Amino acid sequence: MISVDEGVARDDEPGEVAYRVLSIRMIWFASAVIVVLGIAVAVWLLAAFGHGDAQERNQLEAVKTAGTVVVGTGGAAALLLAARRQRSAEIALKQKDLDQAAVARTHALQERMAEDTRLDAAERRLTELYSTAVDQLGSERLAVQLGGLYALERLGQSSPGQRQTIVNVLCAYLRMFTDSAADVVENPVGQQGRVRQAVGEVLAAHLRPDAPDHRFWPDIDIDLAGASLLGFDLSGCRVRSAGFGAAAFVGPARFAGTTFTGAAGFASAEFTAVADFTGTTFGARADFTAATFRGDAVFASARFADGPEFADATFLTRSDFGSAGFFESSVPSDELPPELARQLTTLPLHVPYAELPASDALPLGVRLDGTPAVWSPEADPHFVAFLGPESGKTTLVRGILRGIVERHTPAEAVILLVDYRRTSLGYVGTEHLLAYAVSTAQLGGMVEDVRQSLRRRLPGPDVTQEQLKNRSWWSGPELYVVVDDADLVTAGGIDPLEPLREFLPQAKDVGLHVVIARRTEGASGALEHGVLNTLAGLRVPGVVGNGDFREGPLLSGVWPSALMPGRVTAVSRRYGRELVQLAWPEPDPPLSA
Ligand SMILES: Nc1ncnc2c1ncn2[C@@H]1O[C@H](COP(=O)(O)OP(=O)(O)OP(=O)(O)O)[C@@H](O)[C@H]1O
Repeated sequence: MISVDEGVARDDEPGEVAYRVLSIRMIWFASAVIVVLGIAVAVWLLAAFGHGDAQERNQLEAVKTAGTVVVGTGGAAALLLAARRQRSAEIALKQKDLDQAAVARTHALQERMAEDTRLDAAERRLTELYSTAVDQLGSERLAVQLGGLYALERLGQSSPGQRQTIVNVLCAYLRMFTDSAADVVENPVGQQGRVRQAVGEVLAAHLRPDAPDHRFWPDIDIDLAGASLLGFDLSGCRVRSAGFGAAAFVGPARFAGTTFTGAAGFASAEFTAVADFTGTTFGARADFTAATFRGDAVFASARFADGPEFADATFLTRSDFGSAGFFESSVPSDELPPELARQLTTLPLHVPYAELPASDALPLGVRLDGTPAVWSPEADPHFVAFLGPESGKTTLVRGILRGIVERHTPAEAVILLVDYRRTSLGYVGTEHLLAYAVSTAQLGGMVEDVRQSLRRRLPGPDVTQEQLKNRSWWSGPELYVVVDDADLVTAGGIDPLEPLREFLPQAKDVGLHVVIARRTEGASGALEHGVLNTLAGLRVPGVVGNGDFREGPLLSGVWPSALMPGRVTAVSRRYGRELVQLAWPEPDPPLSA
């Protein structure tokens, strides 16, 4: 008999199956037993019932019936065995399936472990590369710094998931430099300047949607709040949100055609030169609150999804850049931000000198609120003007001369006019004109005479406090030394005005006023020597007009910028810095008695 009772895989012992298999010998033996048994039965039947009487026939019938029952029972037993065999086969099949599933599970587990190991290795490699690159970026050697920068760039290019982190690192690097714009200008090509520029270029290169070789990194946020950015060019880029609050843009800031899909914050940012937002798309809030534009602020064709915020922004530059076309395609002109509209339209292009209201102080022009900008020599004895070529130096000087002559008699004020180019020859036709110098040879002698006179005005040891208070230990006119085109006066390398330097700090005591007008070009160098250096140290009032921003801050931190003729940033103790349109003395007849 076959037994498959144990042919079932047990759950607690997966894979272990126990079978009892019928041997061949046993099969032959069983067959022989059956044959012998058959012959024996046949012999016995013939012997027992072979005589043919009725009783034997009945007995034979009984034996046949019994035989049939036995055979039937045997058939049933065979059927049972077949069923059991079938069951065993099915169980074996199922076991095979289970075995295969277990193998597949093991394989998948192994694959997952291999994948995890691979990912771990890749992650470790990434972290190592990243840390090394960041270390390099912080190095003191330019080559190493640049190496670190480009390693980070490569990492970002190959690992999209790291891009925002890498941009954050680059932004953080740029934010480390919060030096003043002046310092940056001072040393623009220094190591840090070069690395900063390179960082800016790498950022821009990956933010331009049309960048070749899939170099564009989409959906990037940049945070450069407070950073000093040198010649920053993000034109044509597409970024999500951008934070430039209180950033200092040294040199042109280019955002032409840039798209900000998120908020763009430029609050309190300072643009030292042109701020080019031509065609820029601001997809969300654009905040320029309290920003200072020292160069042209160009927003032509810019698109603002949300109303731009320009409250307290200062436009120290040309105001005619977009009075009509400003925001032309998105914001109708009557929806210009009020502060901007006021600044753009308030300051007239021409201010007739004659229309300025009378005042004791000398009129210079008009301020943004329409009130006159003035210089009061009584309060601030000296005045300095830096203007570009053909932008109003002589006009300003003449306005000052006119102011002196119209307010004082020759007994009260006299003028030493230094005018090497003779542009104002014959302009002061009154007795106010003490001397007119057109060359260094002349000027040297005149300054020496002036110096002698001023020496006599210095308070001696016997001057009383009362005399000091009323300045009554000498009498005579105030002396105005007015110098047009001062750059020509010092061009020979010597400063003929040098002897007056010692009197500048005590000008009120000796009645001295020095007015210097010169070109912005080379002004920062000129400020390092002579009379100009002392005047700068005294923080005298004055104006800074048109000129290259690279000159740096000239007067109380004011930079030259792209300004129209006659438009200046005026500096005074009372108003600080402000945009002023200088007066235009037209007609401008010579001053006569
Ligand atoms: N206050 C002003 N308002 C408007 N325009 C002005 C004003 N002052 C000067 N300009 C314009 O600038 C031109 C040059 O003026 P001005 O001769 O005073 O300049 P400058 O700086 O002395 O020139 P230069 O470089 O030759 O010395 C004038 O012809 C006039 O068109």
